[in-house]
Amino acid sequence: MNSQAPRYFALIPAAGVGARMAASGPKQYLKIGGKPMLRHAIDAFLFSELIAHTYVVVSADDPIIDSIVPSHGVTVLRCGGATRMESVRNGLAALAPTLRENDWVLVHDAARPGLDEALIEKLITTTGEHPVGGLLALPVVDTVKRSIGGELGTLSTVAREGLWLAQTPQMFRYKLLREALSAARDPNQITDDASAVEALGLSPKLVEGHPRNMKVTLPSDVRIAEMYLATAQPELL
Ligand SMILES: Nc1ccn([C@@H]2O[C@H](COP(=O)(O)OP(=O)(O)OP(=O)(O)O)[C@@H](O)[C@H]2O)c(=O)n1
Ligand SMILES: C[C@](O)(CO)[C@H](O)COP(=O)(O)O
Repeated sequence: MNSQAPRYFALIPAAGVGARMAASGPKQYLKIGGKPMLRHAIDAFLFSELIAHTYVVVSADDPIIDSIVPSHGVTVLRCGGATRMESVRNGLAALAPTLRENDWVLVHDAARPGLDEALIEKLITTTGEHPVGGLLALPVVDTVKRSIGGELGTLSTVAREGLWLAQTPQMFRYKLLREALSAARDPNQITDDASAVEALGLSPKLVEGHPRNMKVTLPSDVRIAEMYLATAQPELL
Protein backbone atom coordinates (compact mmCIF):
# COMPACT_ATOMS: atom_id res chain seq x y z
CA MET A 1 0.00 0.00 0.00
CA ASN A 2 1.54 3.29 -1.00
CA SER A 3 1.26 5.62 2.00
CA GLN A 4 2.78 8.63 0.20
CA ALA A 5 0.38 11.53 -0.32
CA PRO A 6 -0.53 12.03 -3.98
CA ARG A 7 1.54 14.59 -5.83
CA TYR A 8 0.33 16.56 -8.85
CA PHE A 9 2.64 17.93 -11.55
CA ALA A 10 1.88 19.97 -14.65
CA LEU A 11 3.47 19.27 -18.03
CA ILE A 12 2.87 21.89 -20.72
CA PRO A 13 3.78 20.89 -24.29
CA ALA A 14 4.88 24.17 -25.89
CA ALA A 15 7.08 23.08 -28.79
CA GLY A 16 4.63 23.66 -31.63
CA VAL A 17 5.07 26.09 -34.52
CA GLY A 18 1.47 27.33 -34.74
CA ALA A 19 1.12 26.72 -38.49
CA ARG A 20 -2.68 27.23 -38.48
CA MET A 21 -2.28 30.55 -36.66
CA ALA A 22 -0.01 31.76 -39.47
CA ALA A 23 1.57 34.31 -37.16
CA SER A 24 5.12 35.66 -37.42
CA GLY A 25 6.25 33.22 -34.73
CA PRO A 26 5.07 30.30 -32.60
CA LYS A 27 1.59 31.04 -31.25
CA GLN A 28 2.48 30.07 -27.67
CA TYR A 29 4.36 33.38 -27.47
CA LEU A 30 1.61 35.54 -28.99
CA LYS A 31 0.59 38.34 -26.63
CA ILE A 32 -2.92 37.56 -25.39
CA GLY A 33 -4.55 39.46 -22.51
CA GLY A 34 -1.33 41.40 -22.00
CA LYS A 35 1.13 38.49 -21.73
CA PRO A 36 2.47 35.61 -23.85
CA MET A 37 -0.16 32.91 -24.27
CA LEU A 38 2.04 30.25 -22.64
CA ARG A 39 2.41 32.38 -19.52
CA HIS A 40 -1.34 32.17 -18.82
CA ALA A 41 -1.14 28.38 -18.54
CA ILE A 42 2.02 28.57 -16.44
CA ASP A 43 0.45 31.09 -14.06
CA ALA A 44 -2.72 29.01 -13.63
CA PHE A 45 -0.57 26.14 -12.33
CA LEU A 46 1.65 28.45 -10.28
CA PHE A 47 -1.41 29.96 -8.59
CA SER A 48 -2.86 26.50 -7.81
CA GLU A 49 -1.88 25.22 -4.37
CA LEU A 50 -2.43 21.66 -5.64
CA ILE A 51 0.39 21.66 -8.21
CA ALA A 52 3.82 20.71 -6.87
CA HIS A 53 5.80 21.86 -9.92
CA THR A 54 5.30 22.76 -13.56
CA TYR A 55 7.38 21.54 -16.50
CA VAL A 56 7.32 23.19 -19.92
CA VAL A 57 8.47 21.26 -22.99
CA VAL A 58 9.92 23.47 -25.72
CA SER A 59 12.03 22.95 -28.81
CA ALA A 60 15.73 22.48 -28.18
CA ASP A 61 16.53 25.77 -29.91
CA ASP A 62 13.62 27.82 -28.55
CA PRO A 63 15.02 31.39 -28.27
CA ILE A 64 12.14 32.93 -26.32
CA ILE A 65 11.23 30.71 -23.36
CA ASP A 66 14.00 31.91 -21.04
CA SER A 67 12.71 35.47 -21.32
CA ILE A 68 9.16 34.63 -20.26
CA VAL A 69 9.46 31.78 -17.78
CA PRO A 70 9.13 32.74 -14.08
CA SER A 71 12.06 32.27 -11.71
CA HIS A 72 10.30 29.71 -9.48
CA GLY A 73 7.97 26.76 -9.72
CA VAL A 74 8.76 26.02 -13.36
CA THR A 75 11.42 23.96 -15.13
CA VAL A 76 12.03 24.14 -18.87
CA LEU A 77 12.63 20.86 -20.74
CA ARG A 78 14.27 21.45 -24.12
CA CYS A 79 13.13 18.16 -25.66
CA GLY A 80 10.20 19.04 -27.92
CA GLY A 81 9.39 16.55 -30.67
CA ALA A 82 7.88 16.58 -34.16
CA THR A 83 4.36 16.06 -32.79
CA ARG A 84 2.52 16.98 -29.61
CA MET A 85 2.58 13.35 -28.58
CA GLU A 86 6.34 13.11 -29.03
CA SER A 87 6.87 16.32 -27.05
CA VAL A 88 4.83 14.91 -24.17
CA ARG A 89 6.58 11.53 -24.42
CA ASN A 90 10.01 13.19 -24.42
CA GLY A 91 9.07 15.41 -21.50
CA LEU A 92 7.88 12.45 -19.43
CA ALA A 93 11.09 10.56 -20.21
CA ALA A 94 13.15 13.53 -19.01
CA LEU A 95 11.29 13.38 -15.67
CA ALA A 96 12.17 9.75 -14.95
CA PRO A 97 14.73 10.69 -12.26
CA THR A 98 12.23 13.07 -10.60
CA LEU A 99 8.72 11.64 -10.65
CA ARG A 100 7.34 8.60 -8.83
CA GLU A 101 5.30 5.99 -10.70
CA ASN A 102 2.06 7.02 -8.97
CA ASP A 103 2.54 10.77 -9.30
CA TRP A 104 -0.26 12.47 -11.23
CA VAL A 105 0.72 14.41 -14.35
CA LEU A 106 -1.64 17.05 -15.74
CA VAL A 107 -0.79 17.59 -19.42
CA HIS A 108 -2.03 20.96 -20.64
CA ASP A 109 -1.72 22.70 -23.99
CA ALA A 110 0.21 25.97 -23.98
CA ALA A 111 -2.44 26.97 -26.53
CA ARG A 112 -5.19 27.00 -23.88
CA PRO A 113 -4.71 30.28 -21.96
CA GLY A 114 -8.15 30.21 -20.30
CA LEU A 115 -7.31 27.55 -17.69
CA ASP A 116 -7.69 28.71 -14.10
CA GLU A 117 -7.19 27.28 -10.61
CA ALA A 118 -10.90 26.43 -10.32
CA LEU A 119 -10.77 24.13 -13.36
CA ILE A 120 -7.52 22.55 -12.13
CA GLU A 121 -9.11 21.87 -8.74
CA LYS A 122 -12.27 20.51 -10.38
CA LEU A 123 -10.26 18.03 -12.47
CA ILE A 124 -8.10 16.90 -9.54
CA THR A 125 -10.93 16.53 -7.01
CA THR A 126 -13.11 14.70 -9.53
CA THR A 127 -10.39 12.43 -10.93
CA GLY A 128 -7.95 11.98 -8.05
CA GLU A 129 -9.54 8.71 -6.92
CA HIS A 130 -10.24 7.38 -10.44
CA PRO A 131 -8.31 4.19 -11.31
CA VAL A 132 -7.34 5.46 -14.78
CA GLY A 133 -7.36 9.28 -14.83
CA GLY A 134 -9.42 11.90 -16.59
CA LEU A 135 -9.68 14.98 -18.72
CA LEU A 136 -11.62 18.18 -19.05
CA ALA A 137 -14.05 18.14 -21.96
CA LEU A 138 -17.22 19.82 -23.23
CA PRO A 139 -20.37 17.98 -24.36
CA VAL A 140 -21.24 18.62 -28.01
CA VAL A 141 -24.24 20.99 -28.25
CA ASP A 142 -24.43 21.50 -32.04
CA THR A 143 -25.60 19.02 -34.64
CA VAL A 144 -22.57 17.19 -36.00
CA LYS A 145 -22.05 16.54 -39.70
CA ARG A 146 -19.56 14.27 -41.40
CA SER A 147 -18.46 15.21 -44.91
CA ILE A 148 -17.34 12.32 -47.11
CA GLY A 149 -15.59 12.87 -50.42
CA GLY A 150 -14.79 16.58 -50.49
CA GLU A 151 -16.96 19.57 -51.43
CA LEU A 152 -19.67 17.76 -53.36
CA GLY A 153 -19.28 14.54 -51.44
CA THR A 154 -21.97 13.03 -49.32
CA LEU A 155 -22.89 14.51 -45.98
CA SER A 156 -24.18 12.58 -43.01
CA THR A 157 -25.31 13.54 -39.53
CA VAL A 158 -23.49 12.01 -36.58
CA ALA A 159 -25.60 11.29 -33.51
CA ARG A 160 -24.29 13.72 -30.90
CA GLU A 161 -25.46 11.85 -27.82
CA GLY A 162 -22.36 10.94 -25.81
CA LEU A 163 -20.02 13.10 -27.93
CA TRP A 164 -17.60 15.40 -26.11
CA LEU A 165 -14.86 17.76 -27.27
CA ALA A 166 -11.65 17.02 -25.40
CA GLN A 167 -9.87 19.84 -23.62
CA THR A 168 -6.82 19.78 -21.38
CA PRO A 169 -5.47 19.24 -18.74
CA GLN A 170 -5.58 15.51 -19.18
CA MET A 171 -4.52 13.84 -15.94
CA PHE A 172 -2.88 10.42 -15.57
CA ARG A 173 -0.47 8.63 -13.28
CA TYR A 174 3.12 9.03 -14.49
CA LYS A 175 3.75 5.30 -15.05
CA LEU A 176 0.50 4.70 -16.94
CA LEU A 177 0.93 7.70 -19.21
CA ARG A 178 4.51 6.77 -20.08
CA GLU A 179 3.42 3.20 -20.87
CA ALA A 180 0.52 4.42 -23.01
CA LEU A 181 2.61 6.84 -25.06
CA SER A 182 5.41 4.33 -25.47
CA ALA A 183 2.93 1.75 -26.77
CA ALA A 184 1.50 4.15 -29.36
CA ARG A 185 2.25 2.72 -32.78
CA ASP A 186 1.44 5.80 -34.89
CA PRO A 187 2.28 9.12 -33.18
CA ASN A 188 0.17 10.96 -35.76
CA GLN A 189 -2.94 9.08 -34.63
CA ILE A 190 -2.49 10.12 -31.02
CA THR A 191 -3.68 13.73 -30.87
CA ASP A 192 -4.34 13.79 -27.14
CA ASP A 193 -3.00 11.92 -24.13
CA ALA A 194 -6.30 10.18 -23.34
CA SER A 195 -6.40 8.47 -26.74
CA ALA A 196 -3.13 6.70 -25.95
CA VAL A 197 -4.59 5.47 -22.65
CA GLU A 198 -7.80 4.40 -24.39
CA ALA A 199 -5.69 2.39 -26.84
CA LEU A 200 -4.69 0.27 -23.82
CA GLY A 201 -8.37 -0.57 -23.36
CA LEU A 202 -8.85 1.87 -20.46
CA SER A 203 -11.55 4.54 -20.06
CA PRO A 204 -10.51 7.89 -18.59
CA LYS A 205 -13.13 9.98 -16.78
CA LEU A 206 -14.71 12.94 -18.57
CA VAL A 207 -14.94 16.08 -16.43
CA GLU A 208 -16.93 19.03 -17.78
CA GLY A 209 -14.58 21.92 -18.49
CA HIS A 210 -15.48 25.39 -19.70
CA PRO A 211 -15.59 27.18 -23.07
CA ARG A 212 -13.06 29.70 -21.70
CA ASN A 213 -10.55 26.83 -21.73
CA MET A 214 -10.62 26.90 -25.53
CA LYS A 215 -7.64 26.03 -27.71
CA VAL A 216 -6.27 29.03 -29.59
CA THR A 217 -5.67 27.51 -33.01
CA LEU A 218 -6.84 29.94 -35.70
CA PRO A 219 -6.43 33.73 -35.96
CA SER A 220 -10.15 34.16 -35.21
CA ASP A 221 -9.63 32.44 -31.85
CA VAL A 222 -7.43 35.20 -30.46
CA ARG A 223 -10.17 37.79 -29.82
CA ILE A 224 -12.46 35.18 -28.29
CA ALA A 225 -9.71 34.04 -25.93
CA GLU A 226 -9.01 37.65 -24.96
CA MET A 227 -12.72 38.15 -24.25
CA TYR A 228 -12.71 35.22 -21.82
CA LEU A 229 -9.49 36.40 -20.22
CA ALA A 230 -11.06 39.81 -19.67
CA THR A 231 -13.77 38.06 -17.64
CA ALA A 232 -12.26 37.77 -14.19
CA GLN A 233 -14.26 34.74 -13.16
CA PRO A 234 -16.07 32.20 -15.37
CA GLU A 235 -19.80 32.77 -15.18
CA LEU A 236 -20.44 29.05 -14.75
CA LEU A 237 -18.29 26.11 -13.76
N1 LIG B 1 5.48 19.16 -32.01
C1 LIG B 1 4.62 19.75 -31.15
C2 LIG B 1 3.34 20.20 -31.60
C3 LIG B 1 2.49 20.82 -30.69
N2 LIG B 1 2.92 20.97 -29.40
C4 LIG B 1 2.07 21.67 -28.45
O1 LIG B 1 0.82 21.01 -28.34
C5 LIG B 1 -0.21 21.98 -28.04
C6 LIG B 1 -1.43 21.78 -28.95
O2 LIG B 1 -0.97 21.75 -30.27
P1 LIG B 1 -1.52 22.76 -31.42
O3 LIG B 1 -2.62 23.60 -30.89
O4 LIG B 1 -1.73 21.96 -32.64
O5 LIG B 1 -0.26 23.72 -31.60
P2 LIG B 1 0.68 23.77 -32.89
O6 LIG B 1 1.11 22.39 -33.24
O7 LIG B 1 1.73 24.80 -32.60
O8 LIG B 1 -0.33 24.35 -34.00
P3 LIG B 1 -0.41 23.87 -35.53
O9 LIG B 1 -0.93 22.46 -35.50
O10 LIG B 1 -1.39 24.85 -36.13
O11 LIG B 1 0.99 23.99 -36.09
C7 LIG B 1 0.41 23.36 -28.24
O12 LIG B 1 0.60 23.96 -26.97
C8 LIG B 1 1.73 23.08 -28.92
O13 LIG B 1 2.74 24.00 -28.56
C9 LIG B 1 4.16 20.52 -28.97
O14 LIG B 1 4.52 20.69 -27.79
N3 LIG B 1 4.99 19.91 -29.85
C1 LIG C 1 -4.99 17.81 -26.86
C2 LIG C 1 -6.14 18.51 -27.55
O1 LIG C 1 -6.13 19.89 -27.20
C3 LIG C 1 -7.44 17.91 -27.11
O2 LIG C 1 -8.52 18.46 -27.83
C4 LIG C 1 -6.04 18.43 -29.09
O3 LIG C 1 -6.07 17.07 -29.49
C5 LIG C 1 -4.76 19.08 -29.59
O4 LIG C 1 -4.81 19.00 -31.01
P1 LIG C 1 -3.72 19.83 -31.82
O5 LIG C 1 -4.00 19.57 -33.27
O6 LIG C 1 -2.39 19.30 -31.36
O7 LIG C 1 -3.94 21.26 -31.45
